[in-house]
Amino acid sequence: MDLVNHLNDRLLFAIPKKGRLHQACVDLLTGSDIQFHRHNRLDIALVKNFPLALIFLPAADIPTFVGEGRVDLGITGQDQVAEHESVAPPTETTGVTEILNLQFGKCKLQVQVPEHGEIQTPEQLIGKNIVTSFTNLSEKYFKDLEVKSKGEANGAANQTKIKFVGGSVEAACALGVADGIVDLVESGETMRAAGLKAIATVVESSAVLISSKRPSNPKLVSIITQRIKGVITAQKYVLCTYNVERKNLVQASAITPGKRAPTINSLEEDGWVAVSAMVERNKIANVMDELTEVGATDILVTKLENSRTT
Ligand SMILES: Nc1ncnc2c1ncn2[C@@H]1O[C@H](COP(=O)(O)OP(=O)(O)OP(=O)(O)O)[C@@H](O)[C@H]1O
Ligand SMILES: O=P(O)(O)OC[C@H]1O[C@H](OP(=O)(O)OP(=O)(O)O)[C@H](O)[C@@H]1O
Repeated sequence: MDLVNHLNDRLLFAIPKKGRLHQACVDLLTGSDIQFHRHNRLDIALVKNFPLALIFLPAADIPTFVGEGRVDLGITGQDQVAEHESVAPPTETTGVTEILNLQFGKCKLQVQVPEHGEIQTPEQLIGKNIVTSFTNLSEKYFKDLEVKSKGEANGAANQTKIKFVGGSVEAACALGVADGIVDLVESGETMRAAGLKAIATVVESSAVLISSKRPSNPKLVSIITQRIKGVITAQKYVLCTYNVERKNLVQASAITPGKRAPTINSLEEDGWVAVSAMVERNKIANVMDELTEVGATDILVTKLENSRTT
């Protein structure tokens, strides 16, 4: 099938084709019931149940395609958006709008140097060699540092040299190509394994849903956004239900205030109520401990499959 000729009248949605964000994006689409079949090695997939086509692109290129309005929606990292915007500042009609923080792909773009070397501060890297995949953000970061430390670091000789490499940035110091690097850090494992330490943060990042300034079908953008938001919320929260004596309800409700308010039902047993409330998944263990302390019993936690909340 000639897929390209099937793209007219479809909203185009860019998804990272590989790397750290790819699988999480595919899971998000599946959870949102956006049905597609990607043929082997094809970078375009038509969506069966919406006038939508998925375009699989490198995460780094997505802000360019969406920013120029060629593609309507995209998922990429805030780091990639910032890298793009530092050479192509948004205008009224170009650039991207961040619609939703997707709460995955969290990492920091950090300045790193050899752990046991002489360099302890980013200022000491002024005039030296930096290797990175984020050349625009790094240029800007070191230009700002150069301006701030003008007194000590003056003139072209002291201009920091920024070199691009596409991957395995962490090897650059050991190979003698760089005095420092600017690279992403999540757990810090890659950095530590390469004998490096972080001395400054350039930007913090998370995966985001972005749109062009004038998407071709704003109504569909809104539907897709709501669906994705439902999945993200369902992943962030669990449903906690428990029984508690009415006299302890005020304390228990303060522990589980819910998103709007907890739901409270009377029990057949006099003086007791059943409570259900959404609780942030990463807080649930503490919440259960606290509920037990105020006398709650039969505490059950249920995973949410999907949601529509405000
Ligand atoms: N270790 C990490 N933890 C969390 N998010 C990350 C991590 N590394 C990268 N990311 C996010 O994923 C985005 C894409 O990075 P990644 O290195 O996976 O891309 P890629 O270069 O397209 O893939 P590959 O590394 O396979 O060539 C980054 O811009 C960042 O937002
Ligand atoms: O702090 P950590 O949890 O170790 O993650 C950081 C590493 O993850 C990313 O690279 P990735 O493994 O995606 O491969 P790449 O170097 O080819 O981009 C990033 O560029 C770091 O190297």
